[in-house]
Amino acid sequence: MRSPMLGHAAAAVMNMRSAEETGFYGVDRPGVAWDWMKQTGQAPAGADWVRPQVAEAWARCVDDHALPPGADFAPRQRRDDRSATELDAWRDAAGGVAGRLSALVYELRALLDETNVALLLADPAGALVQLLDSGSRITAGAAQMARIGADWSEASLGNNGVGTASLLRTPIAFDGKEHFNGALHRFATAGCPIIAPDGSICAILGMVSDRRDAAKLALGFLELARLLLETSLFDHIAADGYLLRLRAAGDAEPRFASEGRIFIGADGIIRGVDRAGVETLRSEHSALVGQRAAIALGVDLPSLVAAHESARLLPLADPRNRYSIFAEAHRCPKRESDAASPRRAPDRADAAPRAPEARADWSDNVLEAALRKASGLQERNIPILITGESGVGKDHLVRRLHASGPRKERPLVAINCAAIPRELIESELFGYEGGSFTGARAKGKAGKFVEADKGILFLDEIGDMAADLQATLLRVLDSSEVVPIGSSKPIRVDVRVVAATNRSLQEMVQKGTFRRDLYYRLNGVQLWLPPLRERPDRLGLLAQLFHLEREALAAPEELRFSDEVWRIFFKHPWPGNIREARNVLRSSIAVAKGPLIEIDDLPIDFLQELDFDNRIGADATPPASIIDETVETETGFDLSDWEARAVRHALASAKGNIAKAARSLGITRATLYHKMARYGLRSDRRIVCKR
Ligand SMILES: Nc1ncnc2c1ncn2[C@@H]1O[C@H](COP(=O)(O)OP(=O)(O)OP(=O)(O)O)[C@@H](O)[C@H]1O
Repeated sequence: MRSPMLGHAAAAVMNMRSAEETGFYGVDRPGVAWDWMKQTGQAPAGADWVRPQVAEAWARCVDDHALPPGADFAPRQRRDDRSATELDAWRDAAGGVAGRLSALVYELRALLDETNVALLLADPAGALVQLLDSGSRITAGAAQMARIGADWSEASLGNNGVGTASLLRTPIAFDGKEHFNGALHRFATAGCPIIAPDGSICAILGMVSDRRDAAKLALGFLELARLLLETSLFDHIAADGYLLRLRAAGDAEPRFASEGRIFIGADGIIRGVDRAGVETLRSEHSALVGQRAAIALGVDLPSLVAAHESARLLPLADPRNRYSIFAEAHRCPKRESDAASPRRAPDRADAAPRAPEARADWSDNVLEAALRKASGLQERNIPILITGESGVGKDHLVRRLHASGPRKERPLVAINCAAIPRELIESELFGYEGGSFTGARAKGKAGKFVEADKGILFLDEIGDMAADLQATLLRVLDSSEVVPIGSSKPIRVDVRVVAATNRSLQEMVQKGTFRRDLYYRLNGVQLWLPPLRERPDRLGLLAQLFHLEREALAAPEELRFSDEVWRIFFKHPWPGNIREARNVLRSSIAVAKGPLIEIDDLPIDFLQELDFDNRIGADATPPASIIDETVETETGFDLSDWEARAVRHALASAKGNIAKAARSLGITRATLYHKMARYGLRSDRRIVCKR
């Protein structure tokens, strides 16, 4: 039943009078306006129930984009082949910028760990090219929006930070119910166009927060991020020419974040101007970029050389004397990498989804960064918690950590908290005295803590540890003493603990299923390993893994994947991450008939998964109302968890055969049973989705 107040408020909106007139400030005004729009099919106009930008955007959604008012709807999902071509076109047009942006955004994501926001990168028209979300997984349950190639334009998804920023070419943000599309009401979205040094919009940087009132905060972050990205793009072009750093008359020092920069090539042509430069000159990119500096700014090459050599400020002037600005001139030498190849190579392997070169010297940046971060911590006995989806390499990281750390001569003892039966875990961890319980060995057994003395104890799948054991574990960690079952004598141990999980311990703490004190005890520092689909260097990593597998199988060196396969690899979401990738690569190499591996040579379950993916995402036309939950019920596709999806898919491919499914996932049967229990999956050879 509607409350009298809301009823009154709605009536007030119906009359389209302002909140000031009606005196109703306490209600959720965008919410009431949205409900009114739902009832009437019209966008509210002429009232201040929503901000003017929102009212204008809603009017565009109804009048220009013909979107259904008051509905939840999914974005247009471009067909795979089409979006692949478009994304290629964007990458090609943006050249090195695309790969560079993608890598920079990836680095920015690290600043946002544990903050429940997702970062998006879209092409200038609003098609999603990168989504970094896994730390927070806030777009879980919104798979159609999260797909690469999803159309976030206003015409497809209704007003949202990314699409509206793309349309209006300006930064903008919306809180929950300010979105026209009901499917976005649980988010705040923000977007900021990224301007290349030549003045073109090269991408839209977006943010989605699950705090629906976070629009302003998100916009603030994006503005700063944009500054960093644009500065980096500018730095990238500034080679083989002169950089002018602008100073307004009277400024002794360049102003932070607004000094203004111009880059002039060795041929005297202006190649780029940053945003602050355009503002300082009160001009436009189109009037400057591509022009001769001598004409547009009144500085020729000899004057640039002289200013650089004498370190004197150079007065700028245009023929109409509109401004009087000074500049420091700096010589920017040619880069060696540019000299080597006439067309600059992409910055990262993924600048275009084409076959990358497998190189023996390729290093996994993510792994190396995690190792660097962890090595100092080990010395100082700071506990490390490694998080990330299944198959991202948590176990691999621990082994590398051990092999390169100060305890490498001492044991690394791993225990999988999910795989050991609940009643045995205590004896496994702490050991027991001979004959202390039925089935115990007469001589007793040293527990893992004692085995790991002076070494490292790796507690894998720590999120699956039972609550009472969590308390015992905490006690041991605090006291560094274990008491074997059946004994009263504590044993002192010196172990470094590294824990790993693919569950969100933070969320579990909030729900009360994981002890807060233990979480703090284990989480001295958290290392999050990103899923493969979010890594900008994923093609390079796949090429490297291919190299490793090819060597392991002693396959011919000339073996290659076709470009088409690489394109699929680039777009595939890799729900099983590196583990899945290694399996796919290994099987493909094993069955390869000639030197070129084509799509048909890929493993059958991978192809089935692709087909499944394409069926989910291939709707080219905007569905009137596709709510993600509907998709889940109709298809059995769990949108909330990639891991659940991988498990379900493996079970389906193996027709419920546990051993086969576990083999295809590269995990033990015990772990698979555990994962099935977690996701509510049954093993009766009928794959039933949870919920
Ligand atoms: N950087 C890497 N280079 C080469 N192989 C890797 C790398 N990272 C992971 N792998 C391989 O991928 C597979 C899965 O890795 P791993 O078992 O470490 O993942 P995980 O995150 O611990 O998974 P789970 O949560 O399911 O236990 C292993 O075969 C591992 O050797």
